[in-house]
Amino acid sequence: MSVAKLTTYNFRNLSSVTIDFHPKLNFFVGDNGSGKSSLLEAIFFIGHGKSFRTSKVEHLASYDTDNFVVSIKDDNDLQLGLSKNTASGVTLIKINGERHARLSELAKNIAVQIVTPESFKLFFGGPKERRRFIDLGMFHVKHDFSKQWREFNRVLKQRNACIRNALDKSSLDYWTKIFCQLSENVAETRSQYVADLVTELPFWLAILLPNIAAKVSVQYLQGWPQKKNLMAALQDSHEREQGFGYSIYGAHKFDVKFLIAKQPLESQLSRGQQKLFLLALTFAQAKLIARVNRVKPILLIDDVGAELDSNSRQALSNATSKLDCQVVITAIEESVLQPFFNDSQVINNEGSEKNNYHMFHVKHGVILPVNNSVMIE
Ligand SMILES: Nc1ncnc2c1ncn2[C@@H]1O[C@H](COP(=O)(O)OP(=O)(O)OP(=O)(O)O)[C@@H](O)[C@H]1O
Repeated sequence: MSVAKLTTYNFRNLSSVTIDFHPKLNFFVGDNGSGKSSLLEAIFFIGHGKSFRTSKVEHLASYDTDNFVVSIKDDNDLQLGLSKNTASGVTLIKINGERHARLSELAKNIAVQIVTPESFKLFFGGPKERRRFIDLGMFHVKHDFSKQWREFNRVLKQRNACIRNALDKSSLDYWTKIFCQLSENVAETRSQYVADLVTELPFWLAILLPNIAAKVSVQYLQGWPQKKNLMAALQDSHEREQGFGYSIYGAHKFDVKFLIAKQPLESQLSRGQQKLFLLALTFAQAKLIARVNRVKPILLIDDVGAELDSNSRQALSNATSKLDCQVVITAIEESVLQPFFNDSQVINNEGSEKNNYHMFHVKHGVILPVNNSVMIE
């Protein structure tokens, strides 16, 4: 799918807008504080039911309002809508006008990925960001994963309650046995997914970071000592677990390490290179999602000019043209988009050049199309 129209109402500083999207490339240009990230946040919100900037959903409603709406229509006229009343806490999820109870129903129809200037956290932050990144792909690529993961988390909670409440040994043994089995299943599915990602990655690194592509390696850490059986690891750490009050090993503790010449990536690459690496990783994931999923991913890139020089932006434009998905890019300065403009000129039937993208200016929350090919209602 690709977004054909996006409508927002009372969302952050955005005036109530309906925007017509290009199926491939869309650019939003505006000054600091104009509303570019808010627009990406609205698209992200439909795909994930949450923001990429705040865990407090009430922050998304425009000041002095307590109800906001985001809806999109895709290229097949499928309508996805999400509204939130922050006063009552009620969330309404609608697909083609019909109410649904689960956000995951929306996510089955749309796969949104985002790269922001803060996405560096993936490399130098704790494992939480990397887990989130990998599990986003897992959800879309391994269709039975959500069920497996829900079941795992249910058992994890039970096991943690046994540890916390120092329940009798037989209860803990019971839950530990199921926990180990589910951990091994989840770890197996994840390791297959990470292996697929690692296979796809070199193609994008060759475009975005050709000088380091050959030096990259990726390590998947399953969530307990690599060479140990989980049951044995848990038995050996029983006292430590009692001290912490939760399961210290298991599939929820997995991590992925990115290495350059066997050293941690964050100690080897500049910030610009880290951004390119992250883009390569995101493109690889988008490719995997597009391959198995009925929905094509939508890729959001916030502040494309940050950290990237003109050669890097040219490389990014090359990579984008090879990716079969919809891309939405924001920039503070129009000039940083030049490589994309150059690469997306097409010759129409009359033999003249035409822009194969849509471009918008964002000013004080108002979004206006730049050329006449885009309509705004
Ligand atoms: N709930 C809200 N209601 C109204 N306005 C808000 C709300 N939350 C944030 N804002 C304002 O919305 C404006 C747009 O913010 P946004 O982060 O989208 O800007 P941006 O164009 O991405 O800027 P930058 O280029 O600096 O990243 C900011 O001025 C911010 O103060």
